[in-house]
Amino acid sequence: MITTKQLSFGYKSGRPVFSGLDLSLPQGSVVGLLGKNGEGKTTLLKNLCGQLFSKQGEINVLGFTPRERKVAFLQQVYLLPEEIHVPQVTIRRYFDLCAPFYPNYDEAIARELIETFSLDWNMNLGKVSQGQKKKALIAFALSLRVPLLLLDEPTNGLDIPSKGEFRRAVARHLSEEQTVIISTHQVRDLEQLIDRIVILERGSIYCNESIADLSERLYFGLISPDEEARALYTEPSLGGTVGILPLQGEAVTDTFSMELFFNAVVSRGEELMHHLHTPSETSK
Ligand SMILES: Nc1ncnc2c1ncn2[C@@H]1O[C@H](COP(=O)(O)OP(=O)(O)OP(=O)(O)O)[C@@H](O)[C@H]1O
Repeated sequence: MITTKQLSFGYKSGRPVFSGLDLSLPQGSVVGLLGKNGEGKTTLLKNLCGQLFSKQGEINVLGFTPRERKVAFLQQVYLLPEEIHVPQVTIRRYFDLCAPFYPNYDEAIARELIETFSLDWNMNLGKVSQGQKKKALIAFALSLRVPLLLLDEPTNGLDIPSKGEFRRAVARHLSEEQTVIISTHQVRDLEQLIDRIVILERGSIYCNESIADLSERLYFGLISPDEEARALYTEPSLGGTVGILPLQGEAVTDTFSMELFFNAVVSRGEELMHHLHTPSETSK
């Protein structure tokens, strides 16, 4: 559904952001795209929807080459940018102008979300707060029901109740065929939503794992002193040492922590990846 092969991209003024990036994502997943500042998350999202492109490497998204920007492709993809620039029109006018381009747009979902987010159709998009703008565009994005939704830091600027509403809205309105890629630093906001984690590091895909696989192979949480020696990663916390242990035949409980996993990848990535990519005793 999404594949990139040996994709390279750099802005004219700088060093390459990616070189030889290979990525493969299945349809129907909710992907958390993580990476340190400046690793290229936004740049990747823009390459996937054809807003940026390079001639080096291949990208296939929904059977299309994004840089050709065919109408049939653009109707199936929506990118919610981190920084939103909108015209000085009412929310109603914005939806009426833009929604007809997307064949699966659902007005009932739009109405429900505008109400959920405590917005009013008559509000002027140019004059509402950043958070309200974001909520209006989240409502727009979810009501389009496009096969591929790209959300760049969607919870930035949302207040705490709105973050909860956002999670519930995504869970409620996403169909099984839709794929969502969410770029974020707000790992706790999205933990219960994602089923796959992709980490960008030094211009390539460092990790592309399903949460189900990670939960089967790793325990996340408090680590007792006698477990520390076999831990793949530990860090201090107020409640004691937390970390990641390999699971070896123990009953699987869903303890996955995106924050611990990301911290572990950043500081002890080689060891963790080695463990994940070495067949376990039981599967040998
Ligand atoms: N328009 C641009 N022109 C030149 N360089 C750019 C441009 N946009 C981004 N970059 C550079 O490309 C690299 C990747 O930027 P990008 O915004 O994709 O990273 P990011 O992972 O989304 O970062 P953040 O987490 O801070 O939002 C950075 O080094 C950035 O400085």
